[in-house]
Amino acid sequence: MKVVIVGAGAIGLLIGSYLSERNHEITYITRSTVQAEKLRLQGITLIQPNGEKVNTQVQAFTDFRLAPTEALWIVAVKFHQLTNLEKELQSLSLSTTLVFVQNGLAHLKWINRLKHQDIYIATIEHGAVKQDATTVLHKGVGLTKIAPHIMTSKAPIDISIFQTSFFQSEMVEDAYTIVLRKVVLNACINPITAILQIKNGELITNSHAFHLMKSIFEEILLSFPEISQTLTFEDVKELCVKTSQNYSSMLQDRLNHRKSEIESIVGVLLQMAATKERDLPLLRTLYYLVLALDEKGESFE
Ligand SMILES: NC(=O)C1=CN([C@@H]2O[C@H](COP(=O)(O)OP(=O)(O)OC[C@H]3O[C@@H](n4cnc5c(N)ncnc54)[C@H](OP(=O)(O)O)[C@@H]3O)[C@@H](O)[C@H]2O)C=CC1
Ligand SMILES: CC(C)(CO)C(=O)C(=O)O
Repeated sequence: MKVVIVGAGAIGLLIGSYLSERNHEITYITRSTVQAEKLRLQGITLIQPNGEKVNTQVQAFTDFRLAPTEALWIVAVKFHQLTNLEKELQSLSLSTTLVFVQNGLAHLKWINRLKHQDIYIATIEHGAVKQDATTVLHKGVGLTKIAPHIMTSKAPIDISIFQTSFFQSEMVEDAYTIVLRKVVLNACINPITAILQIKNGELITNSHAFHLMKSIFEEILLSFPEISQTLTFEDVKELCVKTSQNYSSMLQDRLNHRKSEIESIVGVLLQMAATKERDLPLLRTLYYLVLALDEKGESFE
């Protein structure tokens, strides 16, 4: 099957490497011509959790028009980078199936501006770090959940394409439920790791970081009790353990002087709590700390 991945960052490279194990033809849309050229020449190098290196040949372009439209398109950019892609995504045939993999909640509303017949949402519980333009380190194995957000063509995507050695996936019914679960996981993990500059595993081994993470979880649950149906604190701990060697995507943004996803992860949760006249003071403090770090950052796109 032909698969196009928009965004050759940590997650885009990880997904492309694993999908190609099943002989899918992978094409990347990158922002820079330099990265596209490197990907075409060198392919992707994936360093698996067992240390094994796997190289995959791929196509890569900066121009959407050079990629196949009769393909599954996976959009693997950050939420705030979607705006720049709106025109190109709108220009794709309405029968092109799209999959969005962003953390946070903001993309659910944004996606509604697209008119495509089939749009899926995926939540990814892997840890991945982009080492250079063509190399990705797989830093923690988790489950990928995929759910239809808009499905009108009656031809669901074949989930087996997302099942490979270290990349297991399951199809679920409700996109909002999985995205809400994932946003709470990220709200517990990402801001603390970004502020303290620690790996996910240190949220368990550092007693004070652990206490803070647990308090954040309990605070969120007080305002959103429905979350307890899909997420327990044991799940939060388990994700920290499974991705213990990973630098959260928010910490990677900080280390690379990139804008963080604090608005689409924590900002949206704070707004949702406000509509119920609830406040999340601990989480709000972390929100302002990450915003302050963002403002201090040297360069943003
Ligand atoms: N990393 C992780 O462990 C995890 C990340 N996630 C989520 O996955 C999503 C992607 O994150 P991640 O891969 O880490 O982020 P990265 O910043 O590593 O990757 C984003 C990529 O998108 C590219 N991009 C941005 N704008 C465009 C554009 N207009 N056209 C083409 N490419 C573009 C960037 O290019 P350039 O390099 O040129 O800026 C970059 O390569 C985020 O929502 C994140 O929260 C979810 C689970 C785990
Ligand atoms: C799964 C996890 C927590 C991996 O670090 C992540 O989603 C992120 O870093 O954004």
